Amino acid sequence: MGSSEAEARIDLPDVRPSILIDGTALAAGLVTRIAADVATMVRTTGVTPGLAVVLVGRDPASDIYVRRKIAQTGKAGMRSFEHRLSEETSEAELLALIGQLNADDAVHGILVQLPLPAQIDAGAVLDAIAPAKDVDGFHPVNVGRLSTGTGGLVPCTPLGCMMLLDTVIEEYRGLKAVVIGKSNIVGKPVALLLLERECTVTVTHIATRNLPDIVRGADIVVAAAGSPALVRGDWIKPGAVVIDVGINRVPREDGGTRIVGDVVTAELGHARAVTPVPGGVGPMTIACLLANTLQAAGDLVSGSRPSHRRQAG
Ligand SMILES: Nc1nc2c(c(=O)[nH]1)N[C@@H](CN(C=O)c1ccc(C(=O)N[C@@H](CCC(=O)O)C(=O)O)cc1)CN2
Repeated sequence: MGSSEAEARIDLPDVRPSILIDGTALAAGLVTRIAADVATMVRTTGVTPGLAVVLVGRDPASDIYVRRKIAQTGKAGMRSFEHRLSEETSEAELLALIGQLNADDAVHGILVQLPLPAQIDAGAVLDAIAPAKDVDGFHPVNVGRLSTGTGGLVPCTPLGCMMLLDTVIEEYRGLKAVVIGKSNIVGKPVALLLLERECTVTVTHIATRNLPDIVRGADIVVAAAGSPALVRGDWIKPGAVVIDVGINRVPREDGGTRIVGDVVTAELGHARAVTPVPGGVGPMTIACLLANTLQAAGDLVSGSRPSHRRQAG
C-alpha cells in the first residue's frame, strides 16, 4: 500500500459489525437437514450416499480438513471411503485409483484433497474424475455448466459463500459485488454465482490497480486473496456485506500461530454483516461437500442428467 493510501484512510470506530454471520451454526443446521434427506434416500432407494476422500502426502492442514470431512460424512449418515497415499505417489498411481473409484457403484462422490505434491499434475487428476462424481465441482464439465447456468456440481466454498450471503440478502438483482481473488476454486466460481443472481460483478486480483477504491463501491465483498488483514475498514461501504474466505496462519506474540482472514473484522462496525474467521466460510465448505455428495448420489441413483442444486430439507 502506498503512503497516500494510508493518509487517505478514514478513522473508523473499532466496533463489531451489526451482524457476524455464524458459519458454524449455519453449517450444523445444513448437516442436520442433509442427514434427514440421506435417511429418506436410504429408506426409499436402499442406497447410502458414499464419498471417497483421497489424501496424498502429509500436509498437516490437509490432514485436519480430511478428518473433518470424514467425521461430517458420518454425522450425515453417509459412507466414506478414505484413501491415504504416500507423499511419493506417482500421477499414474493416483490416476489408477481415480479410475477404480469412477467405476465403483458404492462411490457417488470423489474428492482429491488439494494441494497435491509437486510430481502430480493436479489438473490431470481433476480432469480424470467422472463429472457426475466430481463433488468439488472442479472438473471442466462442471465448470462449464456453472458458467452457462445449466446445473451440475458447484465448488463447495463458493456455494458456502452464497448460503452465507443468503442469510442476510434477499434481493441480489443490481447489487454491486466485488470479488478479491481470481482462483479457480473460489474467485471465478463465486463471481459466476453472483452474476447468476444478476449482481454487477467485478473480479479483482494481484494486478488490479486502486483496489481499495473499487472495493469502496461494493454492496457485497468476497475477499479470497489469501492475504492476511488485506481489507481494512475504510475500504468497506457502510451497510455492505463482507464474506471473508481467507484462512491465513500468522504468528502469535507467544510464539504460536493463529488463523486470521483477509479482512480486519474489528474495523467493520459500519458493515451490515461480516463472516468471521474462523467459524465463517470454512465450516460451510465442508457442509456443502455433503450437500454435493447427496446431489451426486441422487442424480446417479435416478440416472438423471446433472440437476440444479437441490435445497436440503
Ligand atoms: N479438494 C479440495 N481441496 C481444498 C479445498 C476444497 O474445497 N476442495 N479447500 C481448501 C481446504 N478446505 C477444504 O478442503 C478447508 C479449509 C478450511 C476449513 C475450515 O473449516 N477452516 C476453519 C479455520 C481453520 C482451522 O480451524 O484449521 C474455519 O474457517 O473456521 C475447511 C475446509 C483447500 N483445499
